[in-house]
Amino acid sequence: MTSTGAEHGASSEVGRLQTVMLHRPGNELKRLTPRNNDKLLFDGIPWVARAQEEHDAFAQALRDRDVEVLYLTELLTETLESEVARNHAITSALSGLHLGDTMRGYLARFLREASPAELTDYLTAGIRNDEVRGGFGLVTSLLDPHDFLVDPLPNLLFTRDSSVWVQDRVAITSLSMPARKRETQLTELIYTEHPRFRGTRKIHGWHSEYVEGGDVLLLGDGVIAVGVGERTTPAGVERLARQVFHADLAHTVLAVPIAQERATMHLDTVCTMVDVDKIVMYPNVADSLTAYAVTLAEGAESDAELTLRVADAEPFLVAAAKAMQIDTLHQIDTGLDPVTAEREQWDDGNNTLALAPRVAVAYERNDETNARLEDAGIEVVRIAGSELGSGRGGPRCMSCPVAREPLPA
Ligand SMILES: NC(=O)NCCC[C@H](N)C(=O)O
Repeated sequence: MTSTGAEHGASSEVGRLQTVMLHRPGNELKRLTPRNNDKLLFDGIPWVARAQEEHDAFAQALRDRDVEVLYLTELLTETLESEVARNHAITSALSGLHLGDTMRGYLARFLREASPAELTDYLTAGIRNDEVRGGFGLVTSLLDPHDFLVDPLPNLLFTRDSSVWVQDRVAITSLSMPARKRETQLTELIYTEHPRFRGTRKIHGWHSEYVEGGDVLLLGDGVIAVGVGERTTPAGVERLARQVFHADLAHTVLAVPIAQERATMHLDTVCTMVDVDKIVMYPNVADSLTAYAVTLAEGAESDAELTLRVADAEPFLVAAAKAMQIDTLHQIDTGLDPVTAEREQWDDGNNTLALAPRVAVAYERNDETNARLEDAGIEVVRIAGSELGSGRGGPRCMSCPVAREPLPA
């Protein structure tokens, strides 16, 4: 089942969703405790069985709409059948650890003996000191039995952030928070070594300046908005712009400053596209959101040598409509009072996943936002998210579109 990757890709946020990559919550969530949840970027301790039920219902809602659901861990286990991929995965997982030679040597052997499925579990749920038998040395003795030797990755749930398809290429992102950095070792491995994706051309990379997928919105063919705030840096958006221009994947990148706060960690926490010319937006930022349009002034042999043109900041909706060459990008005004708006934004009311133009998945709990979306003619596919939401991410955050139908020209 080797492919060139040509059947994968996305050029908008709203073209009919054909294939999506999700991560069903697993053992990595069982690692969260009140002592580590802040560092691991969760706001609470989820009830894992219920989170799995909620996630299964989310996946089923997508399948009911003919969306092919791929699971990250299944892809990873299939990838790890290959000796090359296994060696690569083990080397990269161990390279960032400061555990000394005795423990590193022991862990290398321990991981090499694991089956592909076990290795997937170790790489995603992590390994605690008391879970390894052997390797007894100074490090084993002095670390707390419950310390992690390999950290768990509970935020794998948010597959949106660790890779983004732009046309027929996949951008391996560069995650800024220490708790998430290792995620892109796994997505890079899948897109490089899994037979389904072999041959897919890549851009960006985990070694590049910080760009997180939740900040990247494909507003329309050739127009990409990128939030710049707590996660994606100004240098990150510049690097991505250079790469998409060099590869001819876009003509305009809109750099959109957002507040550097947890509540607005990514652009998709304040706005998401629900139709070709409609965006749902957190009302408390709607009037102040701006964008700097970045275009190509002059080409060059390498992306680093391109000359970029940066326009003055304009209101986001104005800059977006200009770049998209439409009269108006309509903001769906949820019309909520600031307190209700703030509550529903926190619970990812604006973080919708479009399945097609005017059809979007949203958390059921955000009654008011969902009612306003329906008033605006959007079909809302409601899902439960009481447990899933404890990681502060909604349906868009929990999904990486791998293939969307192009929109009619
Ligand atoms: N695109 C998104 O907004 N993703 C949500 C990521 C939540 C995760 N707990 C994080 O803090 O990175």
